[in-house]
Amino acid sequence: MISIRQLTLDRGSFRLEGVDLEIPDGAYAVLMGPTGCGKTSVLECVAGLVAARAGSILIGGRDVTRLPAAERQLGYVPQDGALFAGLGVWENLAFALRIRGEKEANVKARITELAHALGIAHLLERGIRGLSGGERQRVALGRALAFRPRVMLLDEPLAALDETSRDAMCSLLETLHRGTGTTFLHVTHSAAEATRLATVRLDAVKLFQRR
Ligand SMILES: Nc1ncnc2c1ncn2[C@@H]1O[C@H](COP(=O)(O)OP(=O)(O)OP(=O)(O)O)[C@@H](O)[C@H]1O
Repeated sequence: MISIRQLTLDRGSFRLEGVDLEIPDGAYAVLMGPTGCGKTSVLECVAGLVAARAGSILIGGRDVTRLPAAERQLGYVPQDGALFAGLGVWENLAFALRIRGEKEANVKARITELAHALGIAHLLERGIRGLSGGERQRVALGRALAFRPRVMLLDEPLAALDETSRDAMCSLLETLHRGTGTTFLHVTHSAAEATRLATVRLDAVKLFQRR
């Protein structure tokens, strides 16, 4: 369960106040709303990249509000994927496992499994530069999934993709959600994505109403 209680945050002159929302374990929640309403800010606050001014964020009953991002144990795919351009595809996928001190044999097995599931096995020896938008998104998803987080945060994961790639990514996200029991929180402006993927629909306009 992701539980956000009376969350207040500031981004420059923009402020959200008293946001409450709950996402049950194993749900695929889609947070939808117009541009600039604060969806990314809330996601970044859950990820630990933006501080909460007030309120709390609980994940699986644990209060993570004041924890640094690295201690929250969440998979996070930012809006632009933010892959490490100086590392290859393999190293991007391995990153979260290596910093956790995972044995190389386990890293290798996990990356092989992930690359197969994500359809990127042929890209493992490539660098990041030159990957297409869809390939980047798959690698970004793999990097976030590598350590098997209980919660995945996705910021507009399909925005940069053409229609065919978007459809393929939607199918992939459905498969990953069904296969892992992970709780997803996916931010988008697209009603079509929400219709296709959401088991829980969250309307940012209602949830973030200024008081
Ligand atoms: N680092 C920042 N400094 C100042 N203002 C910011 C910062 N980050 C975000 N904002 C402002 O906060 C508001 C909410 O931005 P946010 O990115 O959370 O919205 P969003 O709903 O995710 O938008 P989009 O759908 O376009 O990504 C916007 O007015 C934005 O300009």
